[in-house]
Amino acid sequence: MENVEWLQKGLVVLLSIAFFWKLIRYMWSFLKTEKDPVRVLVTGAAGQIGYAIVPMIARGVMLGLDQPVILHLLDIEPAAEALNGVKMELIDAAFPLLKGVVATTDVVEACKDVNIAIMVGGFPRKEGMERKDVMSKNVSIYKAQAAALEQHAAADCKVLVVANPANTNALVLKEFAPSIPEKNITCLTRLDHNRALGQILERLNAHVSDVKNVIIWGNHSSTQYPDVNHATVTTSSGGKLVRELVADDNWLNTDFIATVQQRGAAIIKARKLSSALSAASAACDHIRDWVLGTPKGTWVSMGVYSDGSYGIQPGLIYSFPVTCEKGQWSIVQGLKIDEFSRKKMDATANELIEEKSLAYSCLN
Ligand SMILES: NC(=O)C1=CN([C@@H]2O[C@H](COP(=O)(O)OP(=O)(O)OC[C@H]3O[C@@H](n4cnc5c(N)ncnc54)[C@H](O)[C@@H]3O)[C@@H](O)[C@H]2O)C=CC1
Ligand SMILES: O=C([O-])CC(=O)C(=O)O
Repeated sequence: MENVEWLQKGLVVLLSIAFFWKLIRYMWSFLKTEKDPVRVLVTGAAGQIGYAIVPMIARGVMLGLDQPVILHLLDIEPAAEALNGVKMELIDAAFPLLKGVVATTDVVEACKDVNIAIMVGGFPRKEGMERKDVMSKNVSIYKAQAAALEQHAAADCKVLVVANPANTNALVLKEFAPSIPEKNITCLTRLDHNRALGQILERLNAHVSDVKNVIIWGNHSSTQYPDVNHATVTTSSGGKLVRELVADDNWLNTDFIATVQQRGAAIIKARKLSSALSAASAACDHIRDWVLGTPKGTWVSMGVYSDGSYGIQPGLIYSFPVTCEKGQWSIVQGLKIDEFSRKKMDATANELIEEKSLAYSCLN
């Protein structure tokens, strides 16, 4: 009998401790003024995009002006000294939101507990090369880094693959990190989306805040399909379709598409280096919208795991129009697809199917 009473008393004490502990934590969450830092991994951090993106992240461009960050920077041994130089500059910039920098050539140390992984590291395309020319070098990198992320990153880590061939690198990463949910692995086509917006803005002399809902379908390659059929412009007399305002179907169906598809190559030709500034900015846009949400009525383009929407083979990483809410993306459904679009969407899907088998042959 006495034993039962002692047990009851012990249980009451334990429950009271648990209750007060929860209460203190709850009150603390209101009292503390600063959020916990988010750990952001940037691979290839000593490279061009790395150098452009780390100050953006440290300034709050990616996660917001109230979100402290700890940067994890990874590069390979030959770039170790340059990587250390980037770390020194980050310290010298005294960014208020930057709570720490881990600069390393050890992939395990780099991936430890990261919440967001921006995978930029890889072998870049040079002038005259197609993105698939860099395939074999990059798929083996992504196979190895998948394992490190799977074992050491935070369980809910969101992954953005930037390095080319971006869709197929993301697919390789997904295949070799089976415990990371497929919804958490994406690739960057936001740069192409922003390029399409840029072309429309130039043509209409409009402001970026007035044009929305262009779409990039498919591969981040010269077969991608930039689609303006659902895009609108806010004018003084209400919302209008981009196609109506441009009033030049020939331009929209030919030069516009080719310019967006070939923009990466044009920048490489001009700079002799890839489009680091705009890629870094687009990667920040991609993560910001994924984490913080897309504005109501607006979608963006993201390379995501196909669930068969719009007749695209399930299991490819394909760029779709998506909306984001509470850290989750969803493919925009029900858009009308005309015959012209259908052909282009299938052509870029077919290239991804070919890339997938090429990637697997490189891995054997
Ligand atoms: N998806 C997109 O919209 C875009 C993709 N890209 C791609 O992004 C990638 C990076 O471009 P850049 O920064 O201009 O190239 P970069 O050559 O300046 O930098 C690449 C960095 O990756 C490092 N690296 C190589 N192997 C690595 C490994 N195993 N682990 C970690 N780091 C490694 C290199 O040492 C180098 O510092 C390229 O693949 C490029 O084609 C570039 C622009 C746009
Ligand atoms: O073309 C490249 O290699 C770089 C790239 O992906 C782009 O600028 O879109």
